[in-house]
Amino acid sequence: MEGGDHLAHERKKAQFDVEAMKIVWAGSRHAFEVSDRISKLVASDPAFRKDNRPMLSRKELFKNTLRKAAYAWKRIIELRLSEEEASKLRFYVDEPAFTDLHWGMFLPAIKGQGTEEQQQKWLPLAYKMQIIGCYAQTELGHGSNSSKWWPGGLGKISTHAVVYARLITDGQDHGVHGFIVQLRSLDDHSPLPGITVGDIGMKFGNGAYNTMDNGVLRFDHVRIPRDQMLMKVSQVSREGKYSQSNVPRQLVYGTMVFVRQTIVADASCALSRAVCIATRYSAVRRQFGSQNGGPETQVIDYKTQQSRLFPLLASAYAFRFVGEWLKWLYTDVTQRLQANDFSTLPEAHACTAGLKSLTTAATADGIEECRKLCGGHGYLCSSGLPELFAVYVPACTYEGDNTVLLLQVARFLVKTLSQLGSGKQPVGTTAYMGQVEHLMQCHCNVQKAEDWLKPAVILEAFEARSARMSVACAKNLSKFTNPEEGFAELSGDLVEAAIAHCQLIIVSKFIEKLQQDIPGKGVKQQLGVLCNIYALFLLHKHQGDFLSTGCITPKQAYLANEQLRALYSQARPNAIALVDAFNYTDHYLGSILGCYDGNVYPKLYEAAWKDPLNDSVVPDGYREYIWPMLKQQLRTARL
Ligand SMILES: CCCCC/C=C\C/C=C\C/C=C\CCCCC(=O)SCCNC(=O)CCNC(=O)[C@H](O)C(C)(C)COP(=O)(O)OP(=O)(O)OC[C@H]1O[C@@H](n2cnc3c(N)ncnc32)[C@H](O)[C@@H]1OP(=O)(O)O
Ligand SMILES: Cc1cc2nc3c(=O)[nH]c(=O)nc-3n(C[C@H](O)[C@H](O)[C@H](O)COP(=O)(O)OP(=O)(O)OC[C@H]3O[C@@H](n4cnc5c(N)ncnc54)[C@H](O)[C@@H]3O)c2cc1C
Repeated sequence: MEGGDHLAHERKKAQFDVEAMKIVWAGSRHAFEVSDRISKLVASDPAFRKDNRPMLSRKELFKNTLRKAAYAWKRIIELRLSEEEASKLRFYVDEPAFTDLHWGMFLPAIKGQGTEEQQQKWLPLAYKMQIIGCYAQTELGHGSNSSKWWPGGLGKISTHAVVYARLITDGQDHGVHGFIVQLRSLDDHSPLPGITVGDIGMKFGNGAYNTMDNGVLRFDHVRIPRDQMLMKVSQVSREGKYSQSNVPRQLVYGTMVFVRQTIVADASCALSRAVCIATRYSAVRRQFGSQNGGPETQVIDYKTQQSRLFPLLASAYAFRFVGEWLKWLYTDVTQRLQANDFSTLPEAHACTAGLKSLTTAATADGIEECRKLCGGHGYLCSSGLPELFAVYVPACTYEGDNTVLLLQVARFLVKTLSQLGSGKQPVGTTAYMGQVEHLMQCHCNVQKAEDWLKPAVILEAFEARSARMSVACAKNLSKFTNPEEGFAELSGDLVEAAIAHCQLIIVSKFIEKLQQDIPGKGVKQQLGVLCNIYALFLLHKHQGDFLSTGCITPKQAYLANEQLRALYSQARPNAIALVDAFNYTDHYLGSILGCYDGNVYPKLYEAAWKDPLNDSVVPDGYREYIWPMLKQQLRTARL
């Protein structure tokens, strides 16, 4: 079958208004329109071609990225794009580059930690890209005194960096502070005296994150002017006297709160992209199961395929909505900080750290699962999945190793519980801890499978599980005379309690989303199905937690699984429309298996012939290596 829409019959099955769902996914009609227009602009411009990336050498790849970044900047200026549109354009170009760190970390660090004066000096230069900056925190070894190692954009391009280093005045160590440091000449790009800088080498995967110049940096007696220390949180006077503003020291780490929030939003993009590919291909692919000479079964109709794919589809939507909420939380905490209200900073830190950890881990695993869901073809670069995985997987490490971040959440939970005794009522995402006595002894009253569709039932089960796991940790911790020793010894349990708490946040934010007015025929109903799939899939996967804490009975766990199977059947006719609602162009998807028209096989066949190995019928090296071997075998056979 050539041409046409091979998925048209699937699209006809949809029981909801896909156009309305596109608006829900984008967040608003305005966001949808910007996204739609900019993604098409990028897709239609041959300068943004990306299908050749896996074939390029590192040097070619890197130069190509510089070309695209410069061209993107030219288009941003020519078209007078707003900040929102420009950031969408970089997103749809879909190639990690030094600009991610310039716009995503360097600028926010100056905005968050620089004084008014410092912002006035540096921000205009950075906004016009007259300087290019990166964010240099991580070290090669431990401490903050060896070599910086890893910062993106540092290796070859950045002219400046926000460097985190210890501040020592009059022999006294004041801890880690941020400094703006010029690294390279603005005339010929050579490193300034005393500065050694370079790329740290090839990373995982062809193409993938190798478009980024992650770098190493060393200083040898480098002097920077005093006013290049970021001085919003603490200051050093002309006389060398150190002082601190009346704000928490933790604000030094404010950029991380901002970036972790954007990483959660990004997780829903990466996961939805993989899910879109795997869902479309699962509807195209037929394998076995035919009876009486009829067509073979579409693999999406196998229950096992559904039980692997649909929870990922539901997770993509869940991460989208929790990301939206996290953006609100970040905006709220920022406004409060401006009014000198620091009360919600610990919660914002715990939420961004924990949700970054959970969503990136699930997304990295989910992309790999999508590759397997596509069978052998998923392993081809033209499926788009190997590169997506290789680009995405470091998200589990950068901006804080996921386990280290969960330990930060666990500390916050233990602290919240310990403050209950002094009468401090928890608020926000820990408000449920205020009912800890009820949650420690409540019984789930599910009697039939459909009872699991009630939001209040789901919420109470997740709250009880999280509260009981945190309380068990707190009780065990109290047995140690040295709290830090206890924390280290129990860190495995603490991480599990933190996961339970963060899963509760995602489930509860999905449920809250459904309480809003959502226009469009059948849209809310489909989101309800996805919300229940997400919650019951987690409950099924972690049933050990729910059972061992006595939150549910084995019979109720069985009923949850029964309900989950029924939900998969409800999602099935809507699956293609639910991934169409992401509104991804074929360019952005970068996948033959996921192409909109589902015309997979002719495209795969055609793409194979474009591989450089197929430039000639007889490969280079045949005369040199293969021909002599064949002749040798001939002689041996004759003997
Ligand atoms: C491919 C495209 C991707 C697109 C993504 C989308 C956009 C993003 C844009 C760009 C991103 C692109 C690429 C990725 C770049 C990645 C950049 C980096 O990786 S930068 C390096 C990040 N490093 C880390 O995250 C290190 C992790 N470690 C920590 O976070 C540690 O907590 C610490 C900050 C290093 C501090 O450790 P320390 O031991 O000194 O202190 P703690 O005991 O941990 O904490 C003390 C105290 O402070 C509180 N706290 C900690 N962090 C924060 C924070 N961020 N905000 C607020 N508060 C914080 C902590 O809770 C403790 O409080 P208390 O218990 O009350 O004393
Ligand atoms: C692609 C990529 C881009 C990056 N970009 C930047 C950048 O732009 N700027 C920048 O400054 N950095 C950047 N980084 C560095 C990144 O932030 C760090 O790699 C990350 O914070 C983890 O730190 P680490 O590498 O020192 O790991 P480690 O801390 O050495 O972790 C190693 C292992 O030890 C465990 N571990 C560590 N500490 C504890 C603990 N306290 N308790 C229990 N277990 C622990 C971890 O879970 C992990 O399993 C980047 C990294 C990558 C991979």
